Amino acid sequence: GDPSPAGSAPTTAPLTDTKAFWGTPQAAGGTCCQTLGEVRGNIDRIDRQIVALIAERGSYVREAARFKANPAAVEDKTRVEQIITRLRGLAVEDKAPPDVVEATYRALIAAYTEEEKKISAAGAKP
Ligand SMILES: C=C(O[C@@H]1C=C(C(=O)O)C=C[C@H]1O)C(=O)O
Repeated sequence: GDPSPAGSAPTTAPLTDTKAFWGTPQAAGGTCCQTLGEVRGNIDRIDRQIVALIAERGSYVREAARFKANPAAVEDKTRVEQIITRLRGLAVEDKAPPDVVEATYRALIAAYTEEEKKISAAGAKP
């Protein structure tokens, strides 16, 4: 019968199995990738690592709360600017876009700092 009736999956190859339209592999030292599926598998692998690292970083931010006298002492703008300056330099070294790294970290740090303030409020009892 009709291999692709209306409302069913197409019989054309999924996007993930298609070959590149142009160019040669540029990732992993020129060894990847041959398919969009391979590209996405690697992105998913890296994202898993990033989430684990965000979680681990958070564990230390929460730890920092124990060294602050009260919630008002949690935010340290000087330290934040030091972090951003260092990370922009690392981004240049690694050929990552510095503005993306900065925006990502400003969002992360803002959220972490709010969490740390809550932990400080709960933990710093007289
Ligand atoms: C973790 C700390 O507390 C806050 C959170 C920071 C962060 O997420 O890196 C940096 C400075 C502070 O605003 C710290 O003081 O080191």
